[in-house]
Amino acid sequence: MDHFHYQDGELFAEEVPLAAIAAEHGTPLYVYSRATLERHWHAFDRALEGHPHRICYAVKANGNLGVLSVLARLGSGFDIVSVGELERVLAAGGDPAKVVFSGVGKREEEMRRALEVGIHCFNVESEAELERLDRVAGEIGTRARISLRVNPDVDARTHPYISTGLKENKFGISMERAPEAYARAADLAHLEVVGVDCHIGSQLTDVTPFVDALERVIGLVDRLKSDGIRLRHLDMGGGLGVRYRDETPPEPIVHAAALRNLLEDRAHRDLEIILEPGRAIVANAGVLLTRVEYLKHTDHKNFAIVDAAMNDLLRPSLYGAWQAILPLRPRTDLPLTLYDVVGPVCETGDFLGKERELALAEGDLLAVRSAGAYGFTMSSNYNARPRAAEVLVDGTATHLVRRRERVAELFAGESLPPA
Ligand SMILES: Cc1ncc(COP(=O)(O)O)c(C=O)c1O
Ligand SMILES: N[C@@H](CCCC[NH3+])C(=O)O
Repeated sequence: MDHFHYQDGELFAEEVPLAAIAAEHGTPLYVYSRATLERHWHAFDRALEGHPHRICYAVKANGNLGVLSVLARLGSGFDIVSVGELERVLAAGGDPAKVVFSGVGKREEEMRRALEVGIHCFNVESEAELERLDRVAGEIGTRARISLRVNPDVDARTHPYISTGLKENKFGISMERAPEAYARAADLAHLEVVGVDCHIGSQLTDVTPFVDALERVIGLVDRLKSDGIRLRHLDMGGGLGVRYRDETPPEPIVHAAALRNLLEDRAHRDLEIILEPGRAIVANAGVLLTRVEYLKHTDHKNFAIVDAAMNDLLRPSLYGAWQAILPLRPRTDLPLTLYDVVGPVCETGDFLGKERELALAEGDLLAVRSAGAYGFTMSSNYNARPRAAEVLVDGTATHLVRRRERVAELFAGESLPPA
């Protein structure tokens, strides 16, 4: 069941008409469905039932405290890439013992905080990071659990900006250097080697690259075992794609089955599987609501100028991403017309969708679908635009989980230089 659906000529989120939410909270506005979030999280958890596993939701996809708290209450773990994300997880009631810390550029103070709260594991991305983490852990008299992020050099066949598992990408340690890096890690007094990690890219619509990567990672696990280094977990990262338009990504159950298939022999069945899904949990659990400010007809084009822009939702501008744009109340009194749906930002690249067939009048409300992932988290204050509010729908209830930013907050930390 899709929790965003039309009923009596209106688009609903669960049991609430989206137009009512827009009327109460204004636009642009992000709206999330709790039921969808929970369904998607359970789909991953159930897909790995019977094999030791942990779902560590990737906070970067959507770090709203309301969203994180829904997942924390399900018992989710979290994949973070900064101390800011760690503080969000803690503020939302997440368990630090279920946190994994990824990212190529961890600062010392970020390591320190993560060690203090006792995170589960650092996904270390370079030899230099190993040395630094060992030193920082030593300074505070503890040991850091680590896995090495390896770069299996497989083509994820996704947008080049979000492909991470190729030799030329900045992520991870090459397969060739990994055994040596593990040997070094095992020698360092303040590190405890517990796993291996790999994340090959995002919005993957086929299981083959995951399987290719896992085969290589298992080869490494076996090699390390013969070197006397036994791993407890294998983290395959995130990356499972979603349907934005006509993609047919595998369901979590199919993705998990392909991975389990390679891990259910005697040598590997005790190896805990960690997954770090972001997009597949939140993308289709959210929409961005926007209002039509003006309709502008030129000799070449029709523009629907709306109150959301690239600063609110960057994906169309940055990746040329296509996301569905739906009217909250489809009209039959006006002809369908091809519109470029654009925002007020002063950039030609500021669009939410191009050549969309819509019947529109000024003041109409639209929903950009699949906006729950990499929507708000990639938003900015460009053009001094305050960030949108966020609402979580739960059945018939709506909760404002972040109020709209106030204009004065945009320059609150600034000061005038002396005359
Ligand atoms: C290390 C890591 N884990 C997890 C994710 C989440 O990816 P996705 O949202 O595609 O599931 C990402 C982003 O691609 C990532 O870089
Ligand atoms: N920001 C990207 C995904 C990046 C994945 C981060 N590792 C998107 O919107 O599709």
